[in-house]
Amino acid sequence: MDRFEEHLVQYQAQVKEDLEKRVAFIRQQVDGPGLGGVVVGISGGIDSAVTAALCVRALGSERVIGVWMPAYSLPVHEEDSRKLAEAIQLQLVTVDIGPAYDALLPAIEAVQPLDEKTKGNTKARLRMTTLYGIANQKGYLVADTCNRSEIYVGYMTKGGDGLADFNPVASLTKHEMRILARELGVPESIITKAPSADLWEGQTDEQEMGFTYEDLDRLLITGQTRPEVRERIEYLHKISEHKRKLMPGI
Ligand SMILES: Nc1ncnc2c1ncn2[C@@H]1O[C@H](COP(=O)(O)OP(=O)(O)OC[C@H]2O[C@@H]([n+]3cccc(C(=O)O)c3)[C@H](O)[C@@H]2O)[C@@H](O)[C@H]1O
Ligand SMILES: Nc1ncnc2c1ncn2[C@@H]1O[C@H](COP(=O)(O)OP(=O)(O)OP(=O)(O)O)[C@@H](O)[C@H]1O
Repeated sequence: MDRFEEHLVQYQAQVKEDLEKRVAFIRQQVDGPGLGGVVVGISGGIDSAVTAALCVRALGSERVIGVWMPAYSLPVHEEDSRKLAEAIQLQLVTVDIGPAYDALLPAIEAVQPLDEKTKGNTKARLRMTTLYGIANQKGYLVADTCNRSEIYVGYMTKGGDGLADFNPVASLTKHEMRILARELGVPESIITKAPSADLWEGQTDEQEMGFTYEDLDRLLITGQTRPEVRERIEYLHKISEHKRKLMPGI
């Protein structure tokens, strides 16, 4: 067993303790004047599943709203979102952002045509607007679902899934997320499907990033990875610094 594998075995051994630490953190975040609960965008993927499951453990089903936004998503993700809701007793509501996106896109494109990535980012920012619409009105917080691996390379949409009020999974790599997901009873179909932001058809995280989550997580956990991908990972880390900081101001 190498150092990376040993680390994962160790994490597995202490996963129950880690889960309780994250539950306590969520309770602390929501323990403020005028705050009632949490809103989470549910995509059918593992990151939002783990985040929602932790929030339900911390606050109970009554105080957590999962929001499924079907526009341009695949049926498999809808099915997984429903399976998740049943497995973890999550209140799941649906908001169709399709008509809003369809109206907004031509208005923006009258100024400048958008490529597929920018269109995907625009959908992600409409999802953020939706989650804040619900949270604002109820005195709830929006939970961030970005894991440590994604945050390191800036693999999130600025002002979209990269914008929220607190993050209960920020220190977990993708590999640790899978271990915690099993502990939380997240359905296996969600844990094993290829990670994708689904910003366009056929997109997978690993194909777009140009390296695998194993390459990235090995670097984060052991400081070592395949030499041919290290440079790209560090390049993406450097150019995404602005996403991990508050905006500069004077
Ligand atoms: N140096 C700098 N200082 C300050 N701001 C800077 C900047 N460089 C760009 N910016 C700003 O940031 C913008 C670019 O950032 P952004 O809009 O995020 O766009 P960008 O980083 O180009 O794209 C987002 C990436 O995240 C991926 N993603 C999105 C959503 C979910 C997931 C997931 O798997 O969970 C992944 C997506 O596939 C794509 O690769 C620029 O338009 C500019 O406004
Ligand atoms: N169709 C959707 N409905 C609701 N929320 C969504 C939807 N798509 C994305 N989101 C929100 O944006 C976040 C990032 O999306 P993305 O699909 O990249 O990640 P994920 O599904 O959680 O995990 P993975 O990276 O493993 O696919 C999600 O965690 C979720 O909170």
